[in-house]
Amino acid sequence: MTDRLDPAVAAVRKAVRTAVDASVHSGHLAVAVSGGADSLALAAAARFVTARNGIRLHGLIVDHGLQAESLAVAEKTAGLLRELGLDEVRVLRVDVTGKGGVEAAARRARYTALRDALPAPDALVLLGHTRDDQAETVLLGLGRGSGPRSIAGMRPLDPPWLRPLLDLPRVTTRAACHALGITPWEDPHNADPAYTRVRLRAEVLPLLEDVLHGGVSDALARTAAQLREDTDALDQIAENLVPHKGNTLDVEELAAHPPAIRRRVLRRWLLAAGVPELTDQHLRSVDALIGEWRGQGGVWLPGGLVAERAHGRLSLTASA
Ligand SMILES: Nc1ncnc2c1ncn2[C@@H]1O[C@H](COP(=O)(O)OP(=O)(O)OP(=O)(O)O)[C@@H](O)[C@H]1O
Repeated sequence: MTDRLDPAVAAVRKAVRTAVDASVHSGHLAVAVSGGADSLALAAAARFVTARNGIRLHGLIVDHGLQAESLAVAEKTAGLLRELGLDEVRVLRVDVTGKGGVEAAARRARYTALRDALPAPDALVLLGHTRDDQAETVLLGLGRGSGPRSIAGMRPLDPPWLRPLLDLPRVTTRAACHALGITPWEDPHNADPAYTRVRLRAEVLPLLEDVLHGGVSDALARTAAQLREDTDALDQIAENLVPHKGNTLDVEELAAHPPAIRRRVLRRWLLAAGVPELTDQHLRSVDALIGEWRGQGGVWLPGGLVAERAHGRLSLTASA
């Protein structure tokens, strides 16, 4: 493997080194590897960086068991990681069950398995999301009318997750693998037009690039970063207004804030009280107790709680 002068390898290493230097304070680091180009380039760069500062690098591969060849892909990927010299490599077998589509269930199972496999309580897990993934997430969110939380995209650091490649395009990880002599696995899903994301990638983004004369992924990633700054600021303001757990809310005080703040306060208040799976509809109904008050009754919430307004205060009680 001759990689010293390759610019793609250098770019991936630089991104990983910057992220590791800024955020890794543990002697252990994990890297989640699907076998695709992004996470293999990430793992190779992480090995290079951690070898220099004595951090133990753990490779984690999730086998969702959804395709006949999934175990073989996982074992082959494990072999590649061992060749790269990772300190420990584990294949995590998960059962994909539960609500929603298979994709969503697989994602839930994957993140749970990765969290459970953390090599130390303060260890982080590197993920190989690139700038293109970020751009696709933002564009999908815009097209679906999602809220700012979705359009703000993925965070570079969201413990235990660390995403060093969010500023790099996918072509760089492919080029890095090529330069290192690593053959990535091509997920057949990535070519299946039945998936919205695949069509967005293959049809929509190239057209947008053409119409806008390039730079679209970079621009969408910038939009996400700006929105993150704004939403973080609003979140911080709301955070300071949330009463301690179990306390009621003063309606007049809340009504003085714009909806963007008010709903954030309500969301935090309800989540802290243990309301599971809070939907936007629930939040709007509780908010209506403030903004559209006409003496309506309580709002029934998941988890057996009811939000009620009485004597100028909002309270939560267990439903009978
Ligand atoms: N089977 C897997 N085993 C281990 N890590 C994985 C696996 N699949 C994905 N990952 C990690 O997640 C990163 C993103 O992968 P991918 O883009 O396929 O995820 P996704 O399906 O878009 O879901 P999400 O964006 O929510 O992670 C990969 O670069 C890799 O780090």
